Amino acid sequence: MVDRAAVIAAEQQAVDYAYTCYERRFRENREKLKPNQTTDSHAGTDFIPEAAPEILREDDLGGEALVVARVDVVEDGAERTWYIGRRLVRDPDFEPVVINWQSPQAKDWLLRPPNKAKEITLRRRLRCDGRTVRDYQDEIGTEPVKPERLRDFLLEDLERARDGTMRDIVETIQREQLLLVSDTPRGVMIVQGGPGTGKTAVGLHRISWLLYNKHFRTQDVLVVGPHRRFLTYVRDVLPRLGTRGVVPVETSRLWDKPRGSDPLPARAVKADARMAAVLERAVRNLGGTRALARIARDGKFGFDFEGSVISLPRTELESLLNAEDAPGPYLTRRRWFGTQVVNRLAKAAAEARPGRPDPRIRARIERHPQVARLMNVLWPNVSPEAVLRKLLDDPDTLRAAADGILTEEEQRAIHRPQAARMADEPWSLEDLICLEELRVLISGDGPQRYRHIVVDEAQDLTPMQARALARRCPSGSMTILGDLAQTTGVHRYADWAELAGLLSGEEGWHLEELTIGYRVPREVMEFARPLGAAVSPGTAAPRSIRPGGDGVLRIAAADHAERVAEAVARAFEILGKEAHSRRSVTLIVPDALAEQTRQAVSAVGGKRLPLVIAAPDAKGLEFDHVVVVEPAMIAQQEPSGLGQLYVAITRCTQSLTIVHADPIPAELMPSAAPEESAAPEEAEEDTVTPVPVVDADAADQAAADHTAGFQPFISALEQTVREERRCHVHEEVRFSLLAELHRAQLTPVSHSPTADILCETPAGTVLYEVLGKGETTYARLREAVLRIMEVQYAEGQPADQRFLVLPSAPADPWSVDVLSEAFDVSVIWRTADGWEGPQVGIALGGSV
Ligand SMILES: Nc1ncnc2c1ncn2[C@@H]1O[C@H](COP(=O)(O)OP(=O)(O)OP(=O)(O)O)[C@@H](O)[C@H]1O
Repeated sequence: MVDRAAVIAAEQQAVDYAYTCYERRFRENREKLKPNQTTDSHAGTDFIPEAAPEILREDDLGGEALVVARVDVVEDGAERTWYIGRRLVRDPDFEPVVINWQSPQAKDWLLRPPNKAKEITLRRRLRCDGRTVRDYQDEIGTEPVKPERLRDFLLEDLERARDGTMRDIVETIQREQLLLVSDTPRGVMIVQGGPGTGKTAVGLHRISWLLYNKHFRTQDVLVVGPHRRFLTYVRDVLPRLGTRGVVPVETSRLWDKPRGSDPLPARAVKADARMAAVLERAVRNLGGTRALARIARDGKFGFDFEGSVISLPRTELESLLNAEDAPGPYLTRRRWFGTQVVNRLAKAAAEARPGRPDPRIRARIERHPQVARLMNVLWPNVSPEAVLRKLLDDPDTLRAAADGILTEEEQRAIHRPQAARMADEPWSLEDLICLEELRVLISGDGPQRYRHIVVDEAQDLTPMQARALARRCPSGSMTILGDLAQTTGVHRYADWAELAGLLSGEEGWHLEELTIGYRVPREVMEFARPLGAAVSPGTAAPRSIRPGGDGVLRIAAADHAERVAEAVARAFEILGKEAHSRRSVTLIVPDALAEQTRQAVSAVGGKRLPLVIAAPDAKGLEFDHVVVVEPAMIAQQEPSGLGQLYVAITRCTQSLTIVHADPIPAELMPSAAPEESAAPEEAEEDTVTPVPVVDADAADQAAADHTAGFQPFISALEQTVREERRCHVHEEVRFSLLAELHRAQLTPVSHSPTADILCETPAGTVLYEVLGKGETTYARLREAVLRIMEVQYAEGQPADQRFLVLPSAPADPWSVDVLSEAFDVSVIWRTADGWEGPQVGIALGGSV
């Protein structure tokens, strides 16, 4: 029988020694820095060991324990003891006393499953209050505890009151979390996890991990999140992990301060990735061949130059304008075009006046007002602001850029008469993101670049924001944290592939999942599950490890006049029961009831008041007890009420109370809702039938087994599809067809990462594979047929009809019949007036 007290006493000695060394280093460094070196940071860092900035702060552990684990390892035949903690600590001989949790060695030891850890003779988790060892658990050792008991440390940790103070999770970090924290930074890692699965915590520890292991320098990493909790978390907790200098940014702050805001329909359109195609075409529509008639009336452009007429044939100008291969952004191509025009005119001028060459003739032609006019008409010098202003203001300009990409209704939604002066334009956040996109198209000036980006609550990024982030990180190295079921933004992603397609670069992306819930009690999570599924059908809710108990979930009905008073009374009642704890109580309310609830809380008054939070502001927050008022009203809030409601009911660590007068939304209580049609007369408590707990483990495992083998194939396919979608002609054809299908009152799906378009039509499910510029030969079509077969395989079921969609008529006309007979794949192509092809009627939504 192990004498636990003796073990704790021995560990206490080791921990004391670690603190002695830790503090000695502070003392010594302080001495070394005296008297004037403290002011010279360079002199200081020359001789100070790593983590130099922390030497001047003795309290930077913020009261957290220095030592969290012990590992005994057999090295070269001898057993050696190591301690793992929040800092690297050395003894006076520079031998390590504590190694850092971020070090690869510590990671290896901490992650090793007991059956694969031959050289590890002991792995012991220490439970310390600061410098006092309180308890320990052996994961590997002579008397290993059962895994369930190892949870005790974690549960004890989770039981701490949520009083707003944020902590790291170094002591209790779980294997599935540490694996993600320490994953390679190549490509985009998407971490999907339900409420309270530790995504934010993982993101924070990952930043620390990446910087400690010198994958990046602090200034290479951009950390963005939409809410203050994450920003505060990063700012407050990272330094306690020894990671300094990371300045997180609120997502919207990546752009200037907006001067206005758009109504929701306009926001939705401007935030959509199709807007990028509209902007691209708007820039291409500037000047160009359509303006030629104005400048070259009689088949040529000419003017009197110093006594002789010089000219350029219209056909030549036309071919220069159409030289699509001229590289670079709009203004670079403008310069190229200008140079070509001036060269040709200079040659014409020289030919008109034979004799000695005149070296300055080019410069004089360049400055000639007629040349300036030509440039302004054919290739005007524009600013992003001018382009966007005209696009939004002028329906004709917008139509020319958006036809086939945005519906007429969508075009109307973003129409906005221009302000009297450019300086008065009420640029919204969405406009500012469009302006960034235009700036890149026009001048090539992009925003500051980073080598790694971390995004929290990424499900709320709009597609245009995602494009903007990808622009900031050309290497495509990102950590993306989010939960599709908690979407509250204007754009809802059907799956992560859609967002990943916008973010990722050459290194691709991979999806990881956190499946264990650490915040929300089991009963509450089960209650929330159907709502999460309604918001994002493909997303699994986490399995909560937090045991609930009596009173964890209460649903109280009240009449309309009383609902706020009832909710406030319940919040105070809970506060009363928690009078001797630091546990927090918060009312989460619909926007329309926020003021009334605040007043009701103030009217009751007292030393401790419950917090009142409007549902849209609850994202990312966590409280002990939560009272949610009138879920039906929250569910109806724009832009994504059900997402807001799911967030609201998954904030608590101890209990959830729901107070309602309107029926509870059917998505939340699928079976109970119909009975709740009438608001009861007086407050009464409903009984809640618990939802059966599904065996999430088995289901997750089966799904994982199924997809594991496919992953490389799917990734390669997605990569090819992404590349194809970079071709403007491809996208123009794709969006034209989409518009056609919408016109036929169908609902095509365009966001699949593998299928260009899928559409349910009267002829059944139709799969369209779009081809790009010049892809009309038989050889190319044959390859595309193979792609169609692969896409069908990836989508999991064959389509009823398959179409290749070409930008123009096939180069080998016989190929159409061959493909139809040999492979059962039809071909349609775009013409000047619409579409053609033997089965065009079916392709555009007709029946067989
Ligand atoms: N391994 C762990 N040990 C102790 N606490 C943990 C652990 N993992 C997560 N937690 C705690 O669980 C709570 C939820 O974590 P976090 O806020 O990171 O989750 P989330 O997935 O970002 O949630 P949401 O999506 O709802 O914002 C936090 O209090 C966090 O400290």
